[in-house]
Amino acid sequence: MAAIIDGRRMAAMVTDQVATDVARLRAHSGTTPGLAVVLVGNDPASEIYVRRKVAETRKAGMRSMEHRLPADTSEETLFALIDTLNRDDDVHGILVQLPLPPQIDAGRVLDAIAPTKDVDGFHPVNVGRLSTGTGGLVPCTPLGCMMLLESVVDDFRGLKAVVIGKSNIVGKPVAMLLLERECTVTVTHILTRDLPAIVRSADIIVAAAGSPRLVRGDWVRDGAVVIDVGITRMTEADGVTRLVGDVAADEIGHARAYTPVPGGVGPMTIACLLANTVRAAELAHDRGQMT
Ligand SMILES: Nc1nc2c(c(=O)[nH]1)N[C@@H](CN(C=O)c1ccc(C(=O)N[C@@H](CCC(=O)O)C(=O)O)cc1)CN2
Ligand SMILES: [Mg+2]
Repeated sequence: MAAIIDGRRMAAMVTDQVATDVARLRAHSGTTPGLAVVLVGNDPASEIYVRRKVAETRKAGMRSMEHRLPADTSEETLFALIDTLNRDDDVHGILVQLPLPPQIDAGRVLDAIAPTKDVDGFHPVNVGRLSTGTGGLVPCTPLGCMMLLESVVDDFRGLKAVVIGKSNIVGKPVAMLLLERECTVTVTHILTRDLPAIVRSADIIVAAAGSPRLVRGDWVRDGAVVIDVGITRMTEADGVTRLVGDVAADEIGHARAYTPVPGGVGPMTIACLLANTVRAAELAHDRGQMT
């Protein structure tokens, strides 16, 4: 039977470590890491994620500043807020919850966040750093995927990894991280020809296409490790709403290990956000010591 990789347990371990790091940073520098979370509009899922981010940030001993703006906020208003947060020394991390309302160009907004405070790792400077392997802040979900993989894979060198999905948030950065670990990486997407055959060649599968139950049992080779990033909310025939991943988990008993949905990658996203925030604060402190 395939082992289940428990994302909730791993996220709790990461969060505990963050709390320890926060206490140490405060003891030796007097700095309390601060995270500013910006929510524009009232998307119900975003409301839930932001509430959890604020609660977990505080639980780990960090400061959380919440900025809620109405759905009809202009780009100018949002830019002005980001400028203020960029200049505020008590703010070490800035996160703008996605998706943004249609009148706002998300790319321009993410570009406006200071790269040193970009705890989502979405700024082009951090994307460039990731692709050149030169540090920077790494996007939370891909970072979480790697931690989950590391719990079952000892040596990544030469393994074949197939990523399904080419988003800037998950597909592309997770491919870069796997490449950095010397995997042979193939990035595919929903229009890739012969997708099942390509996936069948993989030692590691990262499914991030947002397409429920796309990856079937016969796409997965014996002993593969499967990371399921997809979360789609589906109302089934019995009227009950369930979260469904990109992988038909009931068909992959022959895999070596897989992440469940829910309880796999999702919880790691927030844990890694906390880890990035304390890291941003440590780096800010170190820069202050150098000047
Ligand atoms: N600025 C950002 N916006 C968004 C990100 C992000 O990383 N940065 N990611 C997603 C949403 N997200 C965090 O923001 C997120 C998604 C899912 C989970 C999670 O824990 N999922 C649970 C299921 C929760 C449920 O019941 O709905 C799981 O998979 O077990 C956490 C955070 C888009 N926006
Ligand atoms: Mg200060």
